[in-house]
Amino acid sequence: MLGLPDPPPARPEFGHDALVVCDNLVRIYQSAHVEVQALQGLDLLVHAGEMVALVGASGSGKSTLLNVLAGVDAPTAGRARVAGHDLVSLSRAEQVHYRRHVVGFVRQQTARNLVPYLTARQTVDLPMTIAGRPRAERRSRVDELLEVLGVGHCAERRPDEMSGGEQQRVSIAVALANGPDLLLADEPTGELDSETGAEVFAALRTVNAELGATVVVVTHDAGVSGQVARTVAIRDGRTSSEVVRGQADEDGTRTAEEFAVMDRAGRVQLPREYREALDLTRRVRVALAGDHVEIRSDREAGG
Ligand SMILES: Nc1ncnc2c1ncn2[C@@H]1O[C@H](COP(=O)(O)OP(=O)(O)OP(=O)(O)O)[C@@H](O)[C@H]1O
Repeated sequence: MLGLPDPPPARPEFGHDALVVCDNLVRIYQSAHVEVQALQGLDLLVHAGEMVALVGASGSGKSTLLNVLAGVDAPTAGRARVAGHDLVSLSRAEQVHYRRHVVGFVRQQTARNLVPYLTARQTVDLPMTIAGRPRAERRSRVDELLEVLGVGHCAERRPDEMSGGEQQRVSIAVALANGPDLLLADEPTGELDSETGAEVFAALRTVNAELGATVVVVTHDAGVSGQVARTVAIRDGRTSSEVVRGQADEDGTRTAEEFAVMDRAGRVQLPREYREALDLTRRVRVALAGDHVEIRSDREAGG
């Protein structure tokens, strides 16, 4: 009989050292006649300083997850924590503080990120004024952010005097104004052509690398998601797989390895092509084989 390895020592709490912890997160939308399970027990950890791209088919739950992390929507069940803030039990007052100081949010529609009659400088200044920060500090922060994002030349322009890409880069500056722990971006390049979208995505990578901002960005664009160190795929309201990329070589190529995500109950989603290749259906044989686990069809010899 095959001996089992020794059990590991007692483990610390799930995600104890992570900035973002989603643990078995559930969000059910309920209306008079229908119930939609937008998040169905989603687990996700993001560490401080990381940049993570979220990808997935339309309706897989990406925006729902971002809205929960942004503190604008509350989960139905499970645990969500960002920088020590428990998002399941935020009071009204805590919610205001959380949205003002802990997270920054960039939306797809540039018009929802900016104010039509304010210049870039005034818009980036606004969240800091509301937070009561001194004038001199605000001024140097505005200059620094617009400079890092390559839109210093837009400081005195209103949105209709900027290109779509410039507007989104100013939107990133607005979201970062109060130095949030986490920057969230929901398809920030969705309304832009691919070249301008790549520039905006590069700006997100810059704020991650140069300002140390932790970034979670939803994108449909496989080209841009391939530029980040970690891409998490969401399927049917759960994280299903992750691609982790190494540092770029001198010629710009990066190694990439794809992992299936295992939840805390040990459930793993097998890729559809594997299931189809071996005609794996409802039941499979699972065996511990030294340093790996085998999964076989239940129709093999001996079955
Ligand atoms: N307010 C709502 N009321 C009812 N159902 C909703 C609501 N918001 C989202 N849903 C449903 O929840 C599921 C997940 O939606 P969500 O917007 O999170 O997906 P998504 O992955 O962001 O999609 P897309 O890429 O199209 O933006 C979908 O089935 C959607 O129809």
